[in-house]
Amino acid sequence: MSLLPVEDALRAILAHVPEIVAEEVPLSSAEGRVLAQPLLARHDQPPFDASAMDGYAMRAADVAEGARLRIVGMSQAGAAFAGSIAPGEAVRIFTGAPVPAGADTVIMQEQAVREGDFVRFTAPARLGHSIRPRGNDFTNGQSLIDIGTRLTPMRIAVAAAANAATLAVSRRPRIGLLATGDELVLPGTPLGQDQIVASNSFGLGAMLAPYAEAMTDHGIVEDQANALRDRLEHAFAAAPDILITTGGASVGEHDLVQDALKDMGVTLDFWRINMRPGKPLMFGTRGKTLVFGLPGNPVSAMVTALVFIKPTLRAWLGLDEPEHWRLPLAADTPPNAARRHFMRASLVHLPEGPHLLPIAQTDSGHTSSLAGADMLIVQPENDPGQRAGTLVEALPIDAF
Ligand SMILES: Nc1nc2c(c(=O)[nH]1)N[C@H]1C(S)=C(S)[C@@H](COP(=O)(O)OP(=O)(O)OC[C@H]3O[C@@H](n4cnc5c(N)ncnc54)[C@H](O)[C@@H]3O)O[C@H]1N2
Ligand code: MOO
Repeated sequence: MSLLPVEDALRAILAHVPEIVAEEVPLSSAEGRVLAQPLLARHDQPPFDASAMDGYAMRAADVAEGARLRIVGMSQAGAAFAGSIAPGEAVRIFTGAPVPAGADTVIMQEQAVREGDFVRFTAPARLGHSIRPRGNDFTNGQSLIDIGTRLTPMRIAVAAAANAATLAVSRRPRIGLLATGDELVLPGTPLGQDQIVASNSFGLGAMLAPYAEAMTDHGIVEDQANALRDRLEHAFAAAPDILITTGGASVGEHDLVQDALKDMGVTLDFWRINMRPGKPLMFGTRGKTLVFGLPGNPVSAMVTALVFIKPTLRAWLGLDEPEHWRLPLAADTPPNAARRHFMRASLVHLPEGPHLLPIAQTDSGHTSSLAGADMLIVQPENDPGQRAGTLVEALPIDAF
């Protein structure tokens, strides 16, 4: 069986991502969600010509040298001056308050001298100064945030200012995780002979939870056909949108996941990708459920999730594929063989700017090297190796 190119595998997976479904959430729950409808302003902002300063509003033409203007009232935020000003008049005004009819300029109080019911100014009036015109920020019906934008605190502030109490966001998938392997025990368990601590579901759960409506960990199941089928049945019964298994993906007699998935009615799209780590990745569907069978090796599991599951989840929510960065190497990379290499790298901040420092470790079972990994350098198939300073493509590990 030949190895599928990475792009072909990704395209095959993305073809199964369903249409975006919108749901309304209150602003207080919108952080991190993705807009499913553009955010449109429902009013002009500011809704009236507003003062940008504490000071006095008047007609600029009245502010001649030595002139005194009569103060005829006050305009505060929330309590406007009801009338209109006539020539020779001014209104005491505060930041955010409506500029009274008849006034065309505000002068801040540091440039004004109050004399009883009069005010004179120590600086010339500049027509229109210190006034935020109605609709200067945004206008009724204006599109403020595009569909397919992730809602950050800044954007939630904009949505609130636009008078939206709820937002239409993309429905998130429910994700199930299942670890396979006779040797696996949960973290915190005293290790018996031949045992290995199960780490994959914890790393994957943390990586994928920000995209998920619910993340269900179905635990660990032994490499035994009936047990595997039972646990898969249980996992499918929870109606996940996406089910992810780890381990048992390779070719050994104990690698039973592929057969068990087929027995459970999963239609396999592909198995084995031209990449390292992560070659034995499998993908299929069962009804509407997308099923990923990740390799058990801890680095392979995290890398295949980053390269395939993260783009799937972004597409599910209506986001484009994650940006690949181009950054200079802080050290040489060795030549690559025929499989595309997703090389662990640290992001280091040199005086010339950020650089990628390749992590020499290439063993896909070497968990501790993940601790320093911020980026995955995407080293092309048969790349001859690159010198320090060369710009190379990389995927940020922790960006959404
Ligand atoms: N003859 C061949 N052998 C292997 C091939 C091959 O092409 N021919 N491919 C290798 C590659 S590449 C990979 S990657 C691994 C993937 O194997 P499996 O998916 O079957 O993984 P396991 O055998 O179940 O486990 C591998 C390794 O990872 C540890 N593991 C498993 N699950 C977890 C977990 N949840 N948390 C932490 N560690 C886990 C497991 O104990 C093993 O040490 O196959 C190669 N072999
Ligand atoms: O694909 Mo495996 O992850 O190289 O060890």
